[in-house]
Amino acid sequence: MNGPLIGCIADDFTGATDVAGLMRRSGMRVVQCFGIPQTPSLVDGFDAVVVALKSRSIDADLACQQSCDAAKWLQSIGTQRFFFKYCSTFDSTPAGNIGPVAEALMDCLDVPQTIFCPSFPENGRTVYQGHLFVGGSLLSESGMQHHPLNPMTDANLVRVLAGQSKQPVSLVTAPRDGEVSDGTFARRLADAGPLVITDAIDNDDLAGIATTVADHRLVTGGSAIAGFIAQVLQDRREPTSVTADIPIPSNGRSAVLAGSCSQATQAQVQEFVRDHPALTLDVERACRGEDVLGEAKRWVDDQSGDRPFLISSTVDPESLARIHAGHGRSEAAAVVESLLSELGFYLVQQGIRRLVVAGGETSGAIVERLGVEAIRIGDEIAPGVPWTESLGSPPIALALKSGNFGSTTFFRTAIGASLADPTPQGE
Ligand SMILES: Nc1ncnc2c1ncn2[C@@H]1O[C@H](COP(=O)(O)OP(=O)(O)O)[C@@H](O)[C@H]1O
Ligand SMILES: O=C(O)[C@@H](O)C(=O)COP(=O)(O)O
Repeated sequence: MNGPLIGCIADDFTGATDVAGLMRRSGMRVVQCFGIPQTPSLVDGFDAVVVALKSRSIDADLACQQSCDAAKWLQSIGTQRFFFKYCSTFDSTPAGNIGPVAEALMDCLDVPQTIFCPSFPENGRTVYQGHLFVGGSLLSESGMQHHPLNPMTDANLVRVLAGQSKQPVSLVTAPRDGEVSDGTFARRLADAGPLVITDAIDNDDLAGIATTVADHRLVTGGSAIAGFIAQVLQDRREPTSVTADIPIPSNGRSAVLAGSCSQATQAQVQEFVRDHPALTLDVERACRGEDVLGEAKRWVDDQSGDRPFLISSTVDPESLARIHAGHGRSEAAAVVESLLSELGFYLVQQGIRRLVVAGGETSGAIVERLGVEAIRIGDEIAPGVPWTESLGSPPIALALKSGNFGSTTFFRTAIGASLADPTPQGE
């Protein structure tokens, strides 16, 4: 059977789009499915298949089960190489799910060893002597120590992974000059234990590691190493089998839905609303049962012409803390996800065909409400955030952005708007 060159299992939806986008850089045709697709023929003809799960913060046993089911489905379509994608900030807790899922996949794919390579230098994530840095800071001092679901209070990945795994964890430093070509790096890896954290501080390190592990049956990490593995696999193919560009339609009205409260998304919202119509959802009123959805729909109806607009629930940390104290963290999140997903559905009903979504959970809620089964991957807007298009009718262009990704002008860049486009608000 001619299966895909590589099959990925990703632990969240925007993380999946991130790895899909990085592999797409190599020229591979990449498809992303939300869970195991009901219509398997959707993935026919693609070089890389990404199964997006929402398994990052669920019970570890369930995450293992879902990941192994995805691996078995990928095997059933002829996949030989597998990649387990998790966050480049190694988002996990002592209960998992990175260690347990990796070990479950090793069991189910009969693999004795795998590497763990979260490094994503382009987005400031590097690993040195087993310690994960975000920008210039240790992971544990980067803000990630305050993450609501998986606070990362230790930057030592050997210790973090050991705390959530059954088998021993070792560290392999990045390949030095000549160590890839003369096989020394491969021998260093082979001599390491079953679970190996690999240092990588730049793309040269990642390229060397990818050359060595491209034919390993199971590799785990962030999106960057998967991108380099894809490049190794593409470089081996006949030029004619390397795919041409897959354009994502640029026509159709655009809207931005932001449900992330990350620092990056807050800055992106503030930047975009300077000269675009924008609605901030009143989450406290929505939590009290008031008809914020109906009001938002009427606001959408009032927007004129083809002008892009933004709807967000994004608030600063103080307001978020107040909402959590008053209404409960998960209860408020559920209200917001329901509001934004219903609005996403309404926007598509109203003819909007290009949606930019900020936030992993938010993207999950919207994609599920739209009933999207799979998307094909186009060019990146920013590292780790490609334009995609839903496979189904009508095709919808979707940009699903991890909360922390993208520069301040991300929304503007995504929809192709210039700074003064078209008329500053209030004029
Ligand atoms: N104003 C708000 N009050 C309470 N919860 C909110 C608010 N805005 C967003 N949320 C919730 O915060 C979570 C943000 O997570 P997510 O969408 O994954 O973003 P990120 O990628 O930044 O983690 C979602 O569950 C969302 O519903
Ligand atoms: O690897 C990464 O950093 C991202 O792909 C990712 O997984 C980010 O997570 P969310 O911001 O929670 O979507």
